[in-house]
Amino acid sequence: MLPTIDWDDGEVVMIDQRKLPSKEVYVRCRTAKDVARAIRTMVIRGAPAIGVAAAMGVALDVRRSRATGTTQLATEFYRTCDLLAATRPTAVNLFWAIERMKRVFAGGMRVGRSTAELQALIDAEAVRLHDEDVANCRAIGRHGAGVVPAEARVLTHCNAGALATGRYGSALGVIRAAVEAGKRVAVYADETRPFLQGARLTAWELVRDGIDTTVITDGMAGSLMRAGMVDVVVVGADRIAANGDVANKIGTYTVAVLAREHGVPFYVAAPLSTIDLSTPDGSGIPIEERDAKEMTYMGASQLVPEGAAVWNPAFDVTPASFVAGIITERGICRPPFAESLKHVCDGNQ
Ligand SMILES: CSC[C@H]1O[C@H](OP(=O)(O)O)[C@H](O)[C@@H]1O
Repeated sequence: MLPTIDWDDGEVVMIDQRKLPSKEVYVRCRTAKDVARAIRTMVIRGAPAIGVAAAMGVALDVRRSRATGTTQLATEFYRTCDLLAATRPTAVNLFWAIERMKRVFAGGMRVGRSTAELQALIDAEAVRLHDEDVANCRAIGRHGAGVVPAEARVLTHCNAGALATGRYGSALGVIRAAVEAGKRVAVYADETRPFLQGARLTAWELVRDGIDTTVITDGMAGSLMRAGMVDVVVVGADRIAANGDVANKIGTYTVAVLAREHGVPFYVAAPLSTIDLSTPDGSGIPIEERDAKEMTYMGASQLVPEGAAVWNPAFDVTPASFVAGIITERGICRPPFAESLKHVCDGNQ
């Protein structure tokens, strides 16, 4: 399976997700600044993937540092962390990954590690975080496959696949695991305006896997469910509040409301690094607003006339009451989420 992001010859290499599905081109990052630009411009996107990218960006700069002592290295290290933390506000995985790198660095400083030892510590932690994310996705898949009926039509929104994670995917990890378990799965992928992660990325991943995939416009999900054509919905997440409210790609809330209206179970698949117990409920989740040009233009084609206002929030919040279960690497959390999320996170944050 194609790596979303990897090390190559001391640089961080990532597939340019803006160019898929028509072109498979790679972006090479030599500095954390390059990685920050890649996250901000969505060369790489997806909550777990940007957490992995940030950790690798920190390691890049620490590796390249010419600091003559640990104090200077520390100054550079925290400046790099701040640079990466400023890229996108909603996916808590970004901040979780940076805080994890800070804990490792501070631990090394506390015991008097040398500059070279600190560099090795940070390097190793970035690799560990990446490998863990892939293992977590496979565990999410194993736990989640059980919510997929033996013959199922699964609707998903945006891209919560290998391209949004270290590899394998969260929501798409559930779909992959169900197929690997021998279930007959057909996927309906919301195209997911305006960035089209569903049409461009989810469909690209699943077609490569040979999984039956139909792309629909976001506006078609309701008619599909009303026609009884959807057995289960599985989506990813960018931040899950302590009460189980879920921030995910804009349009997810609409899908959740439609699913409730039509009696379709609505599941969220996400690693524990997406759960933010410090945010009590969805009202506290910062929602990124992106450049209007993502809506007003499709490539060079203008879609919206000058003079029309545009509102472009990249995420919305689905209340916990719409969610049948949150599939994590440690199992499926069921309502009441305030208890089940705390329990599943205990000892893990
Ligand atoms: C596996 S989390 C993927 C999550 O991230 C996406 O947002 P973006 O493409 O803007 O980074 C979307 O919300 C997906 O569900």
